[in-house]
Amino acid sequence: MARYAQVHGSVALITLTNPPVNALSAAVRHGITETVTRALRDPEVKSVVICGENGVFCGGADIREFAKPMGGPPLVPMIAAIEEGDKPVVAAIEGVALGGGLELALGCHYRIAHTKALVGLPEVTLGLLPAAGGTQRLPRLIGIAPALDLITTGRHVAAQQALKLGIVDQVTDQSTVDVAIQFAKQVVGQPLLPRKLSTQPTPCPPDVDILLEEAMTQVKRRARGAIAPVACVMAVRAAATLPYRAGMQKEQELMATLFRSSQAHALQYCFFAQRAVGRWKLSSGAHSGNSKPRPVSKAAVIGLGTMGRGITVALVKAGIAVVAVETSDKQLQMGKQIVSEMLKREAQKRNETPRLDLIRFTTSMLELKDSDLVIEAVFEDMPLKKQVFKELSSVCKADAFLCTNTSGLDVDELAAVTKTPELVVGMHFFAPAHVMKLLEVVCGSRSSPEAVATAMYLGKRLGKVSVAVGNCPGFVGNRMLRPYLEEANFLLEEGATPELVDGALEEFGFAMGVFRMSDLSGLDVGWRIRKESGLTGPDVDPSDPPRRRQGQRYSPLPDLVCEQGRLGQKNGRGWYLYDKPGGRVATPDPKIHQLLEEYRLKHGIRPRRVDRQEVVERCLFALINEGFRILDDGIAAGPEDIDMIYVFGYGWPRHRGGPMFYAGMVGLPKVLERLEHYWQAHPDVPHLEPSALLRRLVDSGSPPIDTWRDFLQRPHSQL
Ligand SMILES: CCCCCCCCCCCCCC(=O)CC(=O)SCCNC(=O)CCNC(=O)[C@H](O)C(C)(C)COP(=O)(O)OP(=O)(O)OC[C@H]1O[C@@H](n2cnc3c(N)ncnc32)[C@H](O)[C@@H]1OP(=O)(O)O
Ligand SMILES: NC(=O)C1=CN([C@@H]2O[C@H](COP(=O)(O)OP(=O)(O)OC[C@H]3O[C@@H](n4cnc5c(N)ncnc54)[C@H](O)[C@@H]3O)[C@@H](O)[C@H]2O)C=CC1
Repeated sequence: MARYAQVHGSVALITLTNPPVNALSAAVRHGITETVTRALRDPEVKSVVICGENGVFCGGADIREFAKPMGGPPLVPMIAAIEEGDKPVVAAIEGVALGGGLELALGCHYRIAHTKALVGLPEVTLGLLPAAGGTQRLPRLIGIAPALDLITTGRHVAAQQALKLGIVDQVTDQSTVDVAIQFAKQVVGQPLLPRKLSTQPTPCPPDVDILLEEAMTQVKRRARGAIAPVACVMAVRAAATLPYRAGMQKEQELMATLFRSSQAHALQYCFFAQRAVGRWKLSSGAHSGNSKPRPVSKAAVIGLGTMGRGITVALVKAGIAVVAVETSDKQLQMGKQIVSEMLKREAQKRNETPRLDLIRFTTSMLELKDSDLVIEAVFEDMPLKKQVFKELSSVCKADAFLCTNTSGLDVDELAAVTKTPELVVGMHFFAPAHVMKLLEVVCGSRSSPEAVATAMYLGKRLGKVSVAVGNCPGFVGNRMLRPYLEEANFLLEEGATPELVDGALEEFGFAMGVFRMSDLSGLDVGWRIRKESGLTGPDVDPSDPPRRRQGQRYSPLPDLVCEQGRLGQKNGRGWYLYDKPGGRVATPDPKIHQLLEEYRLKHGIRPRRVDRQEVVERCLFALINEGFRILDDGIAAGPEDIDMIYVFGYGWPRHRGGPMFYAGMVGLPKVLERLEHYWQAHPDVPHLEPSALLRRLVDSGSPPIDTWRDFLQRPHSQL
């Protein structure tokens, strides 16, 4: 689908028409091939402009086609035909020119962009590389270093920066197509060869080898096991060292490997899953398509601790006025100072003025009377939260949404103390709340569709990936975290060290292993929760053996670590030793090794060799197993929801698609077999017992992940 028109007598205007982003589907490629041939053959046509319909040039190859057999004209010869032609072709870029879209534009002889346009080669984020000549033409146009940056990160570049880099020839705030048409008329007769990027040498600095080596080292460090960024560097190296044709050959070879890789499948799954989770649906029949959010122009945040500060900053950055409430002047002043510093830093990054004027700091709840939406972020303590919600219910206007940032408490119990339980939802942010992309929107049993829609939409305004989840202890993310943490502790009991467990998880692709992550969050957080649940401290049932609680295996190791005053990074000592309190440089601590040895001796445990595979299987399969239970319980709508929660909230490596996708990649029968194996070895660990859904899926021949919803029982869906 490409429309053809002859304008101003001598200019052929080709318009890509494939809404919403004019992706280069087989039909579009066919349309381009046909219309370009027509324009080049028509003696009346002296030059050509290519643009996209509805203010979008082109969002690249049609990603949905990657899962199907390739049909239609291939991109590489299609773009070569444009470049090789003897008539100037101008790309008129509005909206975006991404991936294959930018590669198409690079095959044109000139590029004009609207001031608001974005260009980029994001293929690496899909586990691929720009294989329609992008890795060979872009370095020839802008040089090795900037091309490496754009191709290995996939970042989008705004028009003005694209102009500075030399990607586009002109930027306009007028009608881009009109400007391009005028431009196309003017360049008729000018020499075309220098504009044909494939014929040009790649400008290389004298130290290009060192530059490429350094880029490779840096990319490998950042990639956490992802292969596409490494292949991108190899392709750019080919542009620097080989003639164009040989470089193209290398580009195709690398692409063939990536294209078939499980990482590419995982990353493409994530692309669509990220968009799919926005289309939420409740068991009542309400869904994103039939439930309207209400506008939020004035919000309030209760509690300016770790979370409240970040939430306030996120709201202000989105231009929303905030009333920020603390208990005492001292707490308020401290919160105010930290929020102000955070806002200043954020504004500095964007070269903007910090919008401190949008915040009103107060200790009086009475100032909340005209807030549209309140987010409570006080201590994780049910009686305190109930008291706060009661007060909110009496001071706020009758239609104000009352939200809680609890990390796992019962949203219905909080709703029950208010006069408007239908306006209560959970908005579970992740620390640091102004940075982390995930928001779990917890739907209580009485939350109205409007309340859910408003929280989901507010999350989107704040730049978050919002996922609707049901109400149960820990919701989705933290509920799945529990077996993961417990298995890690059991592995320490059995013979592992924190660095062995973390090493295996980091090799898997997590930014941080479980013990380093716990040190970062603060070990006292979990300790307090365990005390409150009677798992440690004075409320422990005295008849429980030391390593059993409430009828199941329990490891008191984390409690012992806390009892020694080791609270994590904050005081410089946790599972690791840190360079200083608050420091980030972790080193293994012989005192922890000694503690583990004494512990094993005391409890008569003969340490055994734990290997990395066991770490990954025990920790991750236990977490995945809980994910299956969550699906069957109706706490998450589908596997994509769980996967996006883990990718955006818990550092799960995106190139492994999320835990549920990963289970499918490993093979459900294998996951089931390993869980059965470990459960047999540890029958006192209920989370290792394979879930009913996993068994059903395996019994049904392990169907693909997009059909799992058909196998859910959900007698009591919480959504
Ligand atoms: C077996 C061996 C064979 C080996 C050899 C194989 C050789 C193959 C050679 C092929 C060479 C091709 C190389 C190439 O050029 C590859 C590419 O171009 S990959 C695609 C690169 N492009 C992107 O990554 C852009 C993706 N899109 C976006 O970032 C955003 O959508 C965009 C900024 C464009 C717009 O954002 P926004 O306005 O927020 O809208 P949404 O994101 O919600 O999107 C709306 C809607 O559109 C769908 N969509 C977007 N882009 C694409 C796309 N490129 N293909 C298909 N569909 C797309 C998106 O999913 C949304 O629909 P939903 O239904 O909501 O999901
Ligand atoms: N810290 C984290 O990583 C995460 C925490 N959460 C949840 O967010 C909530 C807050 O946690 P943090 O910010 O870590 O706690 P925090 O201890 O850092 O801060 C809590 C703040 O609430 C204030 N506060 C207490 N009672 C108040 C009241 N009646 N009115 C106004 N302010 C009051 C306190 O003075 C304190 O500043 C908890 O429910 C927690 O479970 C959720 C996600 C992540």
